[in-house]
Amino acid sequence: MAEPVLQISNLVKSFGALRATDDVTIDLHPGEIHALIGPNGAGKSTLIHQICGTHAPNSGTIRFMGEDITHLGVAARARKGLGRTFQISSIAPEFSALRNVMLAVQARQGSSFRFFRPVRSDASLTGPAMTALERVGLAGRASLPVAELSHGERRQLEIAIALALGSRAFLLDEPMAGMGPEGSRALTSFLADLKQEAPILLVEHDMDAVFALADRISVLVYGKIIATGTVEEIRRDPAVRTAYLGDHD
Ligand SMILES: Nc1ncnc2c1ncn2[C@@H]1O[C@H](COP(=O)(O)OP(=O)(O)OP(=O)(O)O)[C@@H](O)[C@H]1O
Repeated sequence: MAEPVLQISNLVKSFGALRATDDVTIDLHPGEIHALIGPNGAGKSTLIHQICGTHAPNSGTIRFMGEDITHLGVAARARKGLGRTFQISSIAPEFSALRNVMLAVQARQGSSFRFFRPVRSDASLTGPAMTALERVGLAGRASLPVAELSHGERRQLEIAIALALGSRAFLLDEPMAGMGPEGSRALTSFLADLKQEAPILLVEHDMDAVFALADRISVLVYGKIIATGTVEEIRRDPAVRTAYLGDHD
């Protein structure tokens, strides 16, 4: 099998007496969607925070594209192509969707030497930005201020920004949250396509989406991974059914 893009080994994160991440080992291979599921408070967000660099683990390692990134900051990880999407706050709401993606293209190109050029008029930015917007189905909304986009459209915009930044892996934290059935269906089909570009670690409560999309699933309970396997293996796993899935099929 190909080398994992992301390899998390024996990660531990405690908050006082609580081990929110308890010796977690999990990896992400090229071309796959690996879903991380578990009950509320299981530690999914805490794990994502450590992968993107907003929380420092107490012990364990995180390797990305073969490099130990355990002690790198958020910006350094993002520059390497490890980006958490759906941080809505990172979008500038007064700017258009297009301009937000152009800023991401500019960041990827390394902005220092073009610092004084107006972003709005630069075709080397608008072209790739429009391509990213087309890929997520937002080209028709490109000129609208982000404040006028729906919740679902903002999530599509986040993916466009991640594409424009050249992400080598996507960390998606509940992308379906707040979406209607139609939006969820559209996003499901888009993510199935997106994983070919870069693998996806997906935290998601919508089990229909998880079962439709995941190549592998890991189940987190009280900070520990209790099982990792294919959709069928996870559905059949007695420990998973007891701890979490009993009422989902
Ligand atoms: N900054 C913090 N300080 C103290 N405890 C925390 C902190 N962040 C999370 N926790 C605790 O760590 C545990 C794991 O929380 P986390 O938010 O990672 O779970 P989750 O699986 O993402 O939950 P949900 O599905 O509800 O989003 C919980 O018991 C939570 O209360």
